[in-house]
Amino acid sequence: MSGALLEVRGLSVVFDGFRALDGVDLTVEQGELRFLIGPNGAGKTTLVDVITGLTRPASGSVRFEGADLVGRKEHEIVRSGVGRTFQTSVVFEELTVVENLDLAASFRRPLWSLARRRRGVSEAVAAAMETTGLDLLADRPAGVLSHGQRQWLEIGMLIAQRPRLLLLDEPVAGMSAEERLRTGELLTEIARDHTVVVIEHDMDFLRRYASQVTVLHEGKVLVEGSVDQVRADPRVQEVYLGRAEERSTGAAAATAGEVK
Ligand SMILES: Nc1ncnc2c1ncn2[C@@H]1O[C@H](COP(=O)(O)OP(=O)(O)OP(=O)(O)O)[C@@H](O)[C@H]1O
Repeated sequence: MSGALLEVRGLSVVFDGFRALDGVDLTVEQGELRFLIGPNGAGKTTLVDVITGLTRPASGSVRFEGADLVGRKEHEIVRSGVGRTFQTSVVFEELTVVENLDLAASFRRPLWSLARRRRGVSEAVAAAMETTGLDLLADRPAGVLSHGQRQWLEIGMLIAQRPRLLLLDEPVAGMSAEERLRTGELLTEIARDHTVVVIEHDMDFLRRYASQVTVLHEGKVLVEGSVDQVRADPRVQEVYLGRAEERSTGAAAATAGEVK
């Protein structure tokens, strides 16, 4: 299928007079794996917050499958097929992996069916376990999972809700090299039958797994394009290197000419 799944137009968000987003346009096509990058404070999380109904924009529209999401409640947006992860964990530590997934999947089920003890796991939960590779850990309490496994569980909990658009906020933050590799593979796999937007800072990760990248800076879209186009763009280099130079006078400046 082709066509725009998400269309953000002229989006502005103002916090106490400060413009966190300033006229952002973003189009994500059906089936895309889009990376959203930008320095700290660029407005990435704010954009996701507006799409998911957590923050009200001062102006602009967010169309998902043609319908405007602005003004809708968070749970209505989830039900309409938009799922997100947060930078902070939302798993229940005492519940097992499969129970967490089941709970996440249950939001579409009527209340009475939640009280009834069901045999086996639903198709959505089984599929989420298989995709994330968590089947072997199904009966472990979430509290004993490693950082990486916990992130995969959160992604699995999203998939179990069968969203058509997934918004992932820094999924590889704090992960080991091996966990990053596995997460990259997982995102690629998920993107085969979902539309995925990933906020990510890690350039190495982007080089490996990103195709289309949108760069935000000071609340505006600075550049959009392939990873190579974005990395080669002098405006992007300036934004990232400018920051690097502020932090370090020596080593970072020596990398001039390339976005790391
Ligand atoms: N609730 C809020 N009230 C006031 N200012 C806010 C609020 N949320 C975000 N901001 C400000 O808006 C700007 C954009 O923040 P946002 O978290 O969207 O940036 P980001 O690109 O996600 O950054 P990071 O990479 O650090 O997570 C920042 O200057 C931030 O301080």
